Amino acid sequence: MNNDIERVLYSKDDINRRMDELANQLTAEYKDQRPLIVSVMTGAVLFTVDMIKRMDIMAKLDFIDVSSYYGGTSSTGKVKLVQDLKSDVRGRSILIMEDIVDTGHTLKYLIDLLKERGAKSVKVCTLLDKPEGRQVEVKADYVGFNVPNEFLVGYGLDYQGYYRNLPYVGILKPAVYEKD
Ligand SMILES: O=P(O)(O)OC[C@H]1O[C@H](OP(=O)(O)OP(=O)(O)O)[C@H](O)[C@@H]1O
Ligand code: HPA
Repeated sequence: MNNDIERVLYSKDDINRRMDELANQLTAEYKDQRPLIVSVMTGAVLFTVDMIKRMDIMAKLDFIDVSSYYGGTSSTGKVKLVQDLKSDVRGRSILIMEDIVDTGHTLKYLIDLLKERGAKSVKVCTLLDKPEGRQVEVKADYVGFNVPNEFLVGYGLDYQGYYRNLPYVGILKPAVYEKD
């Protein structure tokens, strides 16, 4: 295990098992809808790639890059659109793929944006949900795991750009960010 990790919350096997279950649910829901899957860069890319391979549906994939943490462990609350989608979302069923919903600022920004642009429906699948972190009211439709109010890394989640490639989700030792 990486030395900066205090405790592993979800192992690679835990994540794989939960993704099998979620993908079955999503396959049933989206069988006849040809959704546009919107993956939120950068954190959700690992989860998205592993999920779509498990989903037996016709779907398109696009990416949007938004950022609000700018290197620290707390949200600025200001969501910046770094790179937009290539697709027109008007009239489409959208499935947002996220790695984590924490304060909710990112998700609220995205849902509002996609609805404003005329999406037919917007639903959300997130690997992790941190309900105690919430600052704005927003809900994910499909949740892998509810997590405690700790700063997590791994499986896409980062601290200052690092740890995304850990194959598990773990709690980052506070000593790592307290010194910054
Ligand atoms: O609910 P919130 O408090 O808004 O946090 C959730 C968002 O924060 C992280 O993204 P970040 O802005 O760090 O960008 P990244 O995906 O490139 O790491 C994460 O990937 C989510 O998109
Ligand atoms: O706990 C977290 N870890 C990494 N990135 C995050 N973005 C929101 N919450 C988190």
